[in-house]
Amino acid sequence: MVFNKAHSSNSQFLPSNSLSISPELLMPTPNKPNSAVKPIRDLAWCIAPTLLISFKYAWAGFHYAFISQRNFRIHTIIGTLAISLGVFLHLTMVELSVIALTSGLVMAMELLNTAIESVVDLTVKQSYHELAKIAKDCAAGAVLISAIASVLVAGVLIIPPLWIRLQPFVQ
Ligand SMILES: Nc1ncnc2c1ncn2[C@@H]1O[C@H](COP(=O)(O)OP(=O)(O)OP(=O)(O)O)[C@@H](O)[C@H]1O
Repeated sequence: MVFNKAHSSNSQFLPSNSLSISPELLMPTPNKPNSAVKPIRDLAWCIAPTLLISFKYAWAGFHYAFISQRNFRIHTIIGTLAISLGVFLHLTMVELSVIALTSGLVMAMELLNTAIESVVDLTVKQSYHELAKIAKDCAAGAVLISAIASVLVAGVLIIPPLWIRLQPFVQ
């Protein structure tokens, strides 16, 4: 029997050439765990039981990054300033949304960078490893790229109206 890919939410975990697998094989049962689909993360030390507790853990991550990562504090302050300046300059909703999106992207990248650094440190401890270096350097590179893009976007949207506002003071 050919199984229709569109009928299974689990099909995203399968390679494209596996459309002829019967649906029974995709359904994990207690006696026959499916290696592709794991309903229970049995390696997790703790799983948030409710949405509210998930938010609590997410906030704890944000709080940890804010108090421990200087770069994260800088990105948060610059993002807040850019949005405030945009509101002050009466930018359009779309322009403000773009600034908010790019600022949020940088902060999210910084959080991921912190997460990757922690996992690398957990894995290799204080020993040197070339793969640890690659992981940390690439994570830092992702933050840098998003920060450059964010500065360009904010500059393009904020500098022209800011320049017009400053004209009376510079003449
Ligand atoms: N275990 C390791 N093995 C090899 N190189 C490492 C290792 N730990 C750190 N490094 C190198 O040192 C650099 C700095 O590491 P660190 O953990 O301080 O990250 P960071 O980029 O300074 O963090 P932040 O984003 O907080 O500024 C890494 O980018 C990497 O090149």
